[in-house]
Amino acid sequence: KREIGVWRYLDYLPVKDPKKIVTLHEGGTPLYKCDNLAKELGLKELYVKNEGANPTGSFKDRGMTMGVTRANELGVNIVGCASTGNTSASLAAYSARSNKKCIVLLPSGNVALGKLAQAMFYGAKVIQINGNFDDALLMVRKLAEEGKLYLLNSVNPFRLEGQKTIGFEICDQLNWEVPDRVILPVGNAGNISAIWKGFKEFKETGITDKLPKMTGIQAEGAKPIVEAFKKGQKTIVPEKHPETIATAIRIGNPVNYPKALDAIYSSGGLAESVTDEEIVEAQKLLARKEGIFVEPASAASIAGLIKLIEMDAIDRDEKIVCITTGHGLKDPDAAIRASERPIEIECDMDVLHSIINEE
Ligand SMILES: Cc1ncc(COP(=O)(O)O)c(/C=C/C(=O)C(=O)O)c1O
Repeated sequence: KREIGVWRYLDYLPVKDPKKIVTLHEGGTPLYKCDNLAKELGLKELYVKNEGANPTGSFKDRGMTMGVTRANELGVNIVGCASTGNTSASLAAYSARSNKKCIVLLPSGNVALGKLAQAMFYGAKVIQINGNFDDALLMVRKLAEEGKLYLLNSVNPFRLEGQKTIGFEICDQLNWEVPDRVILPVGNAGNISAIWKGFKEFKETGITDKLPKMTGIQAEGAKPIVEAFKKGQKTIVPEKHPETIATAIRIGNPVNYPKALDAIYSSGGLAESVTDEEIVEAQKLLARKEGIFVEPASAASIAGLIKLIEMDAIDRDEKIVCITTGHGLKDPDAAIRASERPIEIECDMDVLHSIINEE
């Protein structure tokens, strides 16, 4: 039996030459049973799948191990992407590992510190665009059409092939059971599409016998998919000026919206939005109840769960998996902004005793 991780599922992945696989041992992330949080929310069975535990700290590593392996098979030397941060961090790492040049386009002023540090430090050519993610994606797609680079945004189907292993792994870790509902944040909408594909493939090949309700959560200021869902539509109206502190999902024109809406409709799932305040509260609750530190966009899945319970939109007896998509260290500024300031004293034991005795 192969060790747990993306390549445990090699037989379900479109690899022509396994010798060309580029890996940082991604996947195999913890599926935590969260009984404290479940009790707090009045739920029977709640799990958190922490994708922040991947090599570069987000679920993107699953897509990149597959996508950069494909680039290897094609003999490509230059790869690129537009990114809100995590895609660029991951592509920079996997391209370094396979001696490829990497070009990343980032929306200047809206990329969390940890992600920018990663893209720079792994040696990518980092270009900041005076525009948003959607503008950057249009530009990098033009470079790909001109043959200047191999595009590894989630328009590239090999990215989704790698990310579908999140669905496989959840079943694997639940002893081949399928949760009633999977809740995750949605930005460009590749991940919700990929994970749905994974669950469908396991069912179609007889490994499992049911499918979860796919539930996508967006930020109040960047929710084109939620708006389409609430009108029962299959097309979206792009948000021209997406705004949220959850910069990872500050996306107004999600390229994968058709697949994402199909996943939500066909699974009998839901789409809901949450405010920045609800995201920060959920981010704190998860850290202080379960010891799991995630970046703001990731906490949208927990904030969405809380909101859906309050709306009586889900059954408290459901077996629920919330996917937290990126590590809290990615956005240290957001974490410090949301916390009480540290106490600062001189090296004086009396002062220290007076503080401790207050506790
Ligand atoms: C932490 C985190 N949580 C959720 C999402 C949304 O996933 P998709 O709905 O598949 O886009 C992202 C996406 C990030 C980028 O799109 C990028 O890095 O360019 C993320 O980094």
